[in-house]
Amino acid sequence: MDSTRQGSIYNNTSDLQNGSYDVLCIGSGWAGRSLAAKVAREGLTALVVDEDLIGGECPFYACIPSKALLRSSEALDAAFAVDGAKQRITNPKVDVAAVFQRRDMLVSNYDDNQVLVPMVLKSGVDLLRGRGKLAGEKKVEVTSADGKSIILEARTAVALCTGSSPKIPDIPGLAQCNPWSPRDATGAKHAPETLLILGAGVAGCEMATAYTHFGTKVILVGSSDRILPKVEKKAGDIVKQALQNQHVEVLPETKLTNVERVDSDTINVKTSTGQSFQVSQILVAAGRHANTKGIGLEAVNLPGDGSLINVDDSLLVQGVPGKWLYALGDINGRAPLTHMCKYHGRIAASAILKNLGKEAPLAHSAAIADHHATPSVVFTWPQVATVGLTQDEAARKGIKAKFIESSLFTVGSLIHGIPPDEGWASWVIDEESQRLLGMTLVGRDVGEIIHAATVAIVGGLTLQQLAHAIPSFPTISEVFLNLLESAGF
Ligand SMILES: Cc1cc2nc3c(=O)[nH]c(=O)nc-3n(C[C@H](O)[C@H](O)[C@H](O)COP(=O)(O)OP(=O)(O)OC[C@H]3O[C@@H](n4cnc5c(N)ncnc54)[C@H](O)[C@@H]3O)c2cc1C
Ligand SMILES: NC(=O)c1ccc[n+]([C@@H]2O[C@H](COP(=O)([O-])OP(=O)(O)OC[C@H]3O[C@@H](n4cnc5c(N)ncnc54)[C@H](O)[C@@H]3O)[C@@H](O)[C@H]2O)c1
Repeated sequence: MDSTRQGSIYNNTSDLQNGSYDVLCIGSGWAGRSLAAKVAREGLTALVVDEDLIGGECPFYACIPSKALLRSSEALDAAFAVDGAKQRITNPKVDVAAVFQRRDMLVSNYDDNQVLVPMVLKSGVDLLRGRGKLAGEKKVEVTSADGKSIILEARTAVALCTGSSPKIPDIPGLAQCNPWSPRDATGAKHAPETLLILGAGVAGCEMATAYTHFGTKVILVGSSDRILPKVEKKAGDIVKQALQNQHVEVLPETKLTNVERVDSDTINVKTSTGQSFQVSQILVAAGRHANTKGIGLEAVNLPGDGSLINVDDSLLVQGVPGKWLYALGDINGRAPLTHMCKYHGRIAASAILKNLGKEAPLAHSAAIADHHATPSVVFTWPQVATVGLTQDEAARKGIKAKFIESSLFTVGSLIHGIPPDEGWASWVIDEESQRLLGMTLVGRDVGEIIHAATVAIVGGLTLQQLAHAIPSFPTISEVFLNLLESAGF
């Protein structure tokens, strides 16, 4: 196959002309379609199967709409922070209807034919709409909307890329009250009067930020003693205070004990701390389980019970002989983030090509970054940008590490309109080797500068080497100098 080939889309299994491909992917999220595009570029044939919109969660239901809901208030706030711009703002509140309209535009009005399908076809990959499941070694059964099924054969590999779904905690009355999932929150047509968010992790904190700026009264309930429990404690504390300043009621160490829908706009809620609330809607953002049910895992003697699929560093499914079954993206739980799904696509493509004795574009066909260099940005106000290990994670790995902190304040941050006392930065440094192991940044727009630390960690840079990596003046990146100074350089 030549790499400029245009793919074809089949809406039903009976339209398919060829039942045999080099690589078959179940799921068209970033994991599935990046793997398929990479192998197609190297001359293999690839088919991606999806039962929902082509593109998966990120472009329609997760990253893109959630960031769209956050951006307008953030832009307004940034202008509000700078005199000269501030005086021109006649209304400090966003136009919520216009925010939803912009969201609809950014998700192509939930029509995958506008951007996603053409993008995949352009990469030389074929698409089939339908539900896929494993049907034995290198076999995938697909059932399309017309009810007809077909068994497809993979000559080389099958990739399970079916993503994840929200967990609904077992709380009396919760499931019956028809709560919002993150999809409902990112796709809403209007802002509810009161929104109780269950789960103070990434999705919960981001949606709390978005909706409080739409004028919704938000109550954020988290079971752990801190919000954003996976980031450095201080970063979570700063975001908690910021959310409270933005009128969000934050309830850590709290669980819901009873939920009861009264009518279409009223839900009564009781908490483990004895509080009662009457809210218009509940959003459940309490983590996710892997989409492993009903995808035929029994055919390869694996449980299809919602647990994560165990893979090795080349993303080969463990316990299945023959090096043909891969699992990429959220389904393996290694780093459930869009950029890491894209990375998994590149890694698995390299592993597949290497197994075929072909030259692979990547030097490594092992997802080593999953273990020590995963970046992540929480798009709250302020943002929390992280990469690598936190101090707790370093300790759990038995690494003797030193923790260095500084303020975010630089001339660049001042010019940006960030108050001098806002923001924070930290490094985790390996005491022995002096290498950078982790970085956390808290502040406006810091998501744009964390990549410098990712490069430093992947490159194995030491403090001594970082001292020669000079950030430009006057930029927020000069926070790297603050940290160097705190480290004694
Ligand atoms: C609210 C929210 C916001 C987020 N924001 C960010 C962000 O800002 N940045 C970031 O990096 N990450 C973000 N994430 C995480 C990110 O969305 C996921 O990590 C990513 O989308 C997972 O991609 P995937 O390819 O593994 O699966 P998915 O994108 O979930 O794709 C799986 C696909 O498989 C299909 N499928 C499932 N079963 C079958 C079957 N049997 N047959 C056929 N098709 C099937 C589904 O229809 C779906 O299209 C966010 C998540 C949420 C919930
Ligand atoms: N900006 C981003 O990159 C971004 C944004 C949103 C989501 N995501 C990804 O999507 C995935 C899902 O996000 P999430 O926020 O749902 O998961 P999460 O694991 O980040 O947070 C879930 C939170 O819910 C809490 N929780 C669980 N059960 C609870 C209960 N019964 N009562 C109260 N609290 C409870 C947990 O303690 C945890 O803090 C994550 O992998 C996340 O990385 C990423």
